[in-house]
Amino acid sequence: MIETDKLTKRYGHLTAVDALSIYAEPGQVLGLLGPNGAGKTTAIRMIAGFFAPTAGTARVCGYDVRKQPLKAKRALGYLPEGAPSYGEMTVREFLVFIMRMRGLRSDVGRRRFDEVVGTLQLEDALNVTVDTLSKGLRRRVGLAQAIVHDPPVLMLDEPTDGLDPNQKHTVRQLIDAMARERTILISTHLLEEVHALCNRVVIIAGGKLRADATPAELEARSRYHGAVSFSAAGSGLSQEMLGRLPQVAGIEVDPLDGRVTVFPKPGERILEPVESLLRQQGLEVSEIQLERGRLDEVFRQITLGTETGAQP
Ligand SMILES: Nc1ncnc2c1ncn2[C@@H]1O[C@H](COP(=O)(O)OP(=O)(O)OP(=O)(O)O)[C@@H](O)[C@H]1O
Repeated sequence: MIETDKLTKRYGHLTAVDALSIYAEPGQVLGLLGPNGAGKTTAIRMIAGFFAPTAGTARVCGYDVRKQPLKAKRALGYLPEGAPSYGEMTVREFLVFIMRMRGLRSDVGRRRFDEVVGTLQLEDALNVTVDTLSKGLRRRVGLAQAIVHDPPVLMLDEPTDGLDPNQKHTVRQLIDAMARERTILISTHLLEEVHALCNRVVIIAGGKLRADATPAELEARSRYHGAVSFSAAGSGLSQEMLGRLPQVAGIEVDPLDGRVTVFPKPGERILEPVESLLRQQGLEVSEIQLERGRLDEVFRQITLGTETGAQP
């Protein structure tokens, strides 16, 4: 598991991470979200033991990362932002070096090496120097070094950054498969990644915790939660009638594609009355959809006006 208690990092007058307390347990993929400069990387580096906190504590599998750094590091696989270091080594040399550093026995090491190289499709890159790899391959090598010792806790900073859609899919499947027995924290800008991977989300902004919830709970905060949207040619008259339904709070029409969104009053369910009115009107409706809510809108609500140092 990962646990932080009032974790804080100050740079002079700037509080980059401000009394952050988060918790993630095995089976969880916790998404760490926040706008640029929110403090995500600083928080992750403190949990990984790379930076000393100004105050507060971080634990990995119960080990305090300052007091028991070796035990904490052994339990952790960490994919930092950007490219792996030791860029002058070949991929093979780099992975063997990492396995030795982490104290893997040679028989276990050989098996893990083959597994990880196969899973991340690195066979053709083994004799290539890390610095000369494409961005996507470098990211996969970074992931390989994070998982090669089969750690119970993984922290991945922007894991699919720089990958093409096929590679993104492969890496997400890999994370999903690893998640069952492990604790995984991923930092991401991509809200689609939250849907694809995370069962819990922490949003930070200005260094502070702003939300800690499941994706569905966050979606329920969106004004689109429970709205019904549809496309239909010549729906002008029906829109007026929909607006008069007692459960309906308002209607919006997308100026670009003409898609109509009908918003419910608080606590009302409107799919059935909207569908039945449209049926009565005999409209050819395509793609009628009950909206779960939009994470991008909730993310904006939560984070706007919360630049570093600002008060909530
Ligand atoms: N070494 C440093 N010295 C001074 N300020 C720093 C240092 N490192 C980070 N900061 C500041 O701390 C704040 C948090 O930065 P951090 O990189 O943790 O944010 P982030 O959420 O990871 O951003 P991004 O999404 O852009 O990577 C920012 O205002 C940043 O400028």
